[in-house]
Amino acid sequence: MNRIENTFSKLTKENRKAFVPYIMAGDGGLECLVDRLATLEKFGATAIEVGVPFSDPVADGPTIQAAGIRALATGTTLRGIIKQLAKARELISVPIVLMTYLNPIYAYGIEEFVEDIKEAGVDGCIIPDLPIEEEDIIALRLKQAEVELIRLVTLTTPLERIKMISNKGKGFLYTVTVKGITGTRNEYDSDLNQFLKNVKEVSPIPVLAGFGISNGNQIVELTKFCDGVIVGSKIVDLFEKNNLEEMEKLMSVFKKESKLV
Ligand SMILES: O=P(O)(O)OC[C@@H](O)[C@@H](O)c1c[nH]c2ccccc12
Repeated sequence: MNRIENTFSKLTKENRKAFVPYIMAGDGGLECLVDRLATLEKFGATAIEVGVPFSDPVADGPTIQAAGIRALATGTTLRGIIKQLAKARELISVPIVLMTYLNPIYAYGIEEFVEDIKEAGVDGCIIPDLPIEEEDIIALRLKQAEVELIRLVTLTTPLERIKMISNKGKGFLYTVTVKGITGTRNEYDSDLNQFLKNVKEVSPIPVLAGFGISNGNQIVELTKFCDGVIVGSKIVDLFEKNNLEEMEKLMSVFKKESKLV
């Protein structure tokens, strides 16, 4: 069983929700990646999404774009990231999900990429610009390597298609909660809760909500209708400000003694 499947089946049994932080690899210099991953594990991350900086990040808002530019400016490469992840794997046990656009994988070589991330102990991969209809170019290889392809659905994906997509994988389903790009926001579509409920009904795998989530109240509200959250821009911002105290508080949202932030 893959580490992601394992982690989520345990979570479901214990009736707990997932908190998956996103981090931009190479922001602050690639040498601090291992340390930051260890911090996120210590703060209770269920799994960690590690972003690969890319020059044309079509799904990203200003915070993550800026983090990507900073990371590229320090000379971060996909090869360098994978080396650091191999080091991290010796220290941390939470699942690692690599998030990259397709282009850097192409440039690396698909076969070699899958081999190397497997070897480094990466457990899953998110490729946001890879549509299901095209996924065969990499999906089978990932499957053979037991690296889960984490697929995305959005508010505009028809339910039939969500059913089909969620039946393909064994990891979790990434449900995009906005019609737009990454970045914190204060309000959601009024039909979001119902949408999450519908997705939960058809999906055989855990349903995680991501995009625009930045505070405890939002997280408590949303997880009434799904199995957990993914928080990107807010975590990136708190690392940049080196505000680990607030990060720890935010990530304690599911602990009984937590005070919402
Ligand atoms: O930053 P936000 O709004 O909290 O959204 C999560 C997100 O950052 C992370 O999952 C992510 C970053 N870049 C992406 C591109 C596509 C899909 C997902 C992502």
